[in-house]
Amino acid sequence: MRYADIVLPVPLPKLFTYEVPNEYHGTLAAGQRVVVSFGKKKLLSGIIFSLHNNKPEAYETKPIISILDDKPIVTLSQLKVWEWMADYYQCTLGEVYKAALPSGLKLESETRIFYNDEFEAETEMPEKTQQILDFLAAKKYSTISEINQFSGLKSCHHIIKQLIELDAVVVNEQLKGSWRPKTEVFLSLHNNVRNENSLRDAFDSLSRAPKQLEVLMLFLQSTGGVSEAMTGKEVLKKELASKAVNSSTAINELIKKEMLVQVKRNVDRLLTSKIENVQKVKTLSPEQDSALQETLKGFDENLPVLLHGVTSSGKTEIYIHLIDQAIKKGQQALYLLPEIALTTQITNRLKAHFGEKLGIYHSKFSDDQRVEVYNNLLNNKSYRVILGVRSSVFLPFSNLGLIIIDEEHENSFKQFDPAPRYHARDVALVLGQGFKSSVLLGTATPSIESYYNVQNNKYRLVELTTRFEGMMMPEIIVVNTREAQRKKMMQSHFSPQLLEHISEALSNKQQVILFQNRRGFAPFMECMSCGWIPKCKHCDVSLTYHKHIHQLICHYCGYSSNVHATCQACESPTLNLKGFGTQKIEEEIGQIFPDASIARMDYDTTRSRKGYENIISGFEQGEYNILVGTQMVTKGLDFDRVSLVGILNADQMLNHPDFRAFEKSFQMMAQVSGRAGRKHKRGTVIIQTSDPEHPVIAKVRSNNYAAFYQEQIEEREQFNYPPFYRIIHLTIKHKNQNVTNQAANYLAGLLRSVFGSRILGPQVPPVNRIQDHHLQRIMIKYERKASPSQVKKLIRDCINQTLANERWKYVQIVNDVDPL
Ligand SMILES: Nc1ncnc2c1ncn2[C@@H]1O[C@H](COP(=O)(O)OP(=O)(O)OP(=O)(O)O)[C@@H](O)[C@H]1O
Ligand SMILES: [Zn+2]
Repeated sequence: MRYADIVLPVPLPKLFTYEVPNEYHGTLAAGQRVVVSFGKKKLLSGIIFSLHNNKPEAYETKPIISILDDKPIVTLSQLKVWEWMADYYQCTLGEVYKAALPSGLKLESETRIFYNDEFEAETEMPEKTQQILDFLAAKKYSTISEINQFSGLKSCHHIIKQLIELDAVVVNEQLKGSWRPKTEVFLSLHNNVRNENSLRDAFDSLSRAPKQLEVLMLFLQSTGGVSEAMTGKEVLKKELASKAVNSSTAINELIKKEMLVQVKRNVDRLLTSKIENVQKVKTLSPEQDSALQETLKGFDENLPVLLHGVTSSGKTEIYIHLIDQAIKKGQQALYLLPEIALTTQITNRLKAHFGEKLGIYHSKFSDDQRVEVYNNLLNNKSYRVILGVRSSVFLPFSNLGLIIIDEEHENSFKQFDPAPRYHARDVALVLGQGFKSSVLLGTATPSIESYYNVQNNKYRLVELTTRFEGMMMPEIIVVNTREAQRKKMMQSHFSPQLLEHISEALSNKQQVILFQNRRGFAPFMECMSCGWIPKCKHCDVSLTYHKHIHQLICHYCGYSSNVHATCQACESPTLNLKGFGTQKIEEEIGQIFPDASIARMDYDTTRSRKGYENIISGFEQGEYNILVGTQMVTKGLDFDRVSLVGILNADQMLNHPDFRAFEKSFQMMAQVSGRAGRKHKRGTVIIQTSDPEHPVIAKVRSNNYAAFYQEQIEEREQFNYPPFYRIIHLTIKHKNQNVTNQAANYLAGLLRSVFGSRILGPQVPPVNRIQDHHLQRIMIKYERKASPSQVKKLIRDCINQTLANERWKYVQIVNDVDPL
């Protein structure tokens, strides 16, 4: 008997084994999708992980019900990465599978299947298929499990899969995209009439059908003439139809009479904007060129390279050269970015050089666009370079020669929720090992971890110390807000120096970026009489005031509440807004500079892909004078006319209670400063702080990364933090606070008996209740030289022992490896 271990989309620690029915012996392979029954009557689609002859001892196996693919849709190298991730990040393969594939490829029983109104069947369908389609047409959409019920089939997966391929139905969020239709119908001359005699006969036979004759003539015209038509040249059906009124019937008659044939064809909708004039890559400056050569040397030594280049030194141009070389060698390249906000500009820069070879992959694209990119790579079609955010490490590469991790220091490479809580930079390094790819990490502000790897000869360092064309780094002015406040010189949140520089920039027709790392209008409201602060009902956080909707919103769970006129505690009418967010800055700066046009870029204004594009291209084209934004405006963006950057409140970042706070603050300030004065003229940066002597600010000012690193690394060593130690967070969650606390104490006790003082906590995390669950956190800090897999196994044992306890059966324990 043959058996298959199947990855299922359920959080089970182990893979389940199923029997391979006889008829499939020898035809199955790892990576194919199958349908199996699970539990009492659930049907699931899963991925074959491996095939073997070992009958499991603990349970009776069931057979695989059906097979969805005739060839694998997940490659062996992908499965290897999945396995590594599940092990390293302590999650299940099922969780990795869920994260790795776009919905259109998963078909889970709760997956919603939508009827496609535009669908026209070309051939008759089998009865069952037609029944299901009619059912969907009537209901508009349904889930796989409902369709199973309706059809009386044990599993409808294979029919749904066919219907998806026919484009008769679409899955889930696919409807979100506005890119339909994705198939087009083409007409060509039928083989029967592809010679002069039979074509003449055809014309004769149409003498009493003038409309059809007219359409056939129009068709021949559209192909460019009879001889072109004879070669089988195609015309778009809808284009032909548009050339004469009421022509559809005539067209269909011509098809029936076997004078025309129609084919339906997928048009790759990501390619619709064809780039005709692909530009040659830019010539590198001597300094850039030597950085490129150094990089290649590092690749030759099989080491990842850390490209540490100051902002606007032209790192992106070096990446483009490397991608160009990889493509010329017939390899694929992956260009990873931490955030969608960045993809807009980089997309344009890459498209100019790589045209149709560029594929883009991120969550602001609809699911079917993602499926298209996935399939394009799987079938080794046009894409040679993929630009994407963290989930693009899951794509089915076959010949990945180059990986670029841009802004490698960025936190947003790490996924927080749900599992797998992976860091895309680290996964990319593993991916690169599998393919023996060259890996380049690029940034103006390396993470402490990566720079430490350089010091330890794990990475090779390449430096670019000057800006392109010798532009000077911006002048940094530190403004003491405490003093300005004391002298009553602050105008709301702006110091006189900042306002002066803004007004100068505006009158010079230059642009300004104002950075405030908080969205919304005001972070919270407070009663001036009793100190009461409105908080979220479900989370232990204060609500943020959003002005446009005049509502208080929880940034953790989205809960919103009306704004009350009086305090809910003491009933005094003395509720006041405290603090400030991007929305408030936008409003206030608009009042001070009424003639300036202002854009705001934060989570709230960038819900859609167009949201980003409009703001960024509007700012690029000078529609706006001032851009107010959160960390989204800090990195990677390349604008020509920004002469001034204002950091409104550096203290907020510096005072964050976290061992990485200084690192993050340095990076954020250096990055946002880097947006100033990139072309033409030296820029200015104004940092507002109540602590101008702060050592981190001093290092941002002198642009002294090395000194900053030195200080940080010593501290990390002294206090046993990464990179010297590794950290794992366990978060214990339950609706009942006592249960949470007891389980956390018990687990911490178990862990202490194994790890001793390496265990810290349990402690309530900074936000101790989220969505009605009470939280406790245990931190495990262990030496870098200890074996991570051994440590994780011991932790798992302790967790299992805790959860085995009847009282804590419903406690959730979330494992976060290398938390940020
Ligand atoms: N060799 C070159 N030829 C022409 N233009 C260049 C060249 N190198 C850089 N530039 C231009 O200089 C600007 C800054 O370069 P780029 O955006 O690549 O810098 P970067 O190092 O990636 O910056 P950041 O770290 O801020 O993202 C861009 O507009 C870029 O097109
Ligand atoms: Zn909440």
